[in-house]
Amino acid sequence: MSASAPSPLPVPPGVPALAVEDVGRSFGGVVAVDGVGFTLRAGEILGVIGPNGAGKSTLFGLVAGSLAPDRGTIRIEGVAVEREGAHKRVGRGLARTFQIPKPFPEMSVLDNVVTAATGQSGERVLASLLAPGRVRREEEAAREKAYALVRFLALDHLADRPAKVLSGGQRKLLELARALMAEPRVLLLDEPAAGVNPALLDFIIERIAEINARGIAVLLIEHNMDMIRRLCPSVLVMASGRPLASGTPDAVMSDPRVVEAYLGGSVH
Ligand SMILES: Nc1ncnc2c1ncn2[C@@H]1O[C@H](COP(=O)(O)OP(=O)(O)OP(=O)(O)O)[C@@H](O)[C@H]1O
Repeated sequence: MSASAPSPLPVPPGVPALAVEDVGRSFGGVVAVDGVGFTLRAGEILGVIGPNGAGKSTLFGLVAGSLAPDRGTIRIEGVAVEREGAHKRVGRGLARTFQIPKPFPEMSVLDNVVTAATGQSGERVLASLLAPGRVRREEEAAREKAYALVRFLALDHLADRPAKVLSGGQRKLLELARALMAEPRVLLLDEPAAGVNPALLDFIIERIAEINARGIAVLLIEHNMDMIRRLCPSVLVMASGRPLASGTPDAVMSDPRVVEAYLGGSVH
């Protein structure tokens, strides 16, 4: 285990890191998520798979807080958060990556990671006027932490380069570093394998395993079954917004209902 990997705070015994119960969300007449639930404990990793349009991204948005559920509960370490916004949930220990990372292109790789923690709020500007020493020390600590993460994700040779020079796979690594800056105890990963070349894919899989091994609960939405098989002891299969099956990747992929869903029997 690398010394620079993040260490989560302990979760109270018996309380799941993330508990989702019977969530639902429609868009006009389209029922995107309908009665989905699962529990994720500290140190667990759960894959969510399903054909296009199954409702995976919507479920992800509901958990991350970018979408509000029509029904159901979402608890982070026992606290109901379904009415809270995404920012508040980050403060409760939840972080996410995006399917299509959008770093600040002209900003350096390192600064992209640093700003994931600090932002540029007016409150901060005021603090830097009132307590410049403290703010400077905090910023130095943030830069050190960001650099350790950049090294953990093998981007240190690019730390000072603008983010626009990164390849698609390197952007995924930067995205992961930005999410880890918040020291999450629950990490939501939205298709981390998409657009990543096979060599880098191995490295991303290794790093996700290492992050998870430190006790960070991971929810992984992914179409890449190689990544799912290598990382997830258990997966939830969604189809037409509903939970269709759960179990080991091999077990669910040989389930005739899942095969049918992927062949287009029950989803578009
Ligand atoms: N903002 C929206 N407005 C209207 N319909 C939406 C919206 N978001 C999702 N949907 C619909 O909800 C359903 C589920 O979509 P969602 O994107 O969650 O599926 P998905 O499993 O993530 O698909 P993919 O694997 O292609 O990303 C689809 O029928 C989709 O068209």
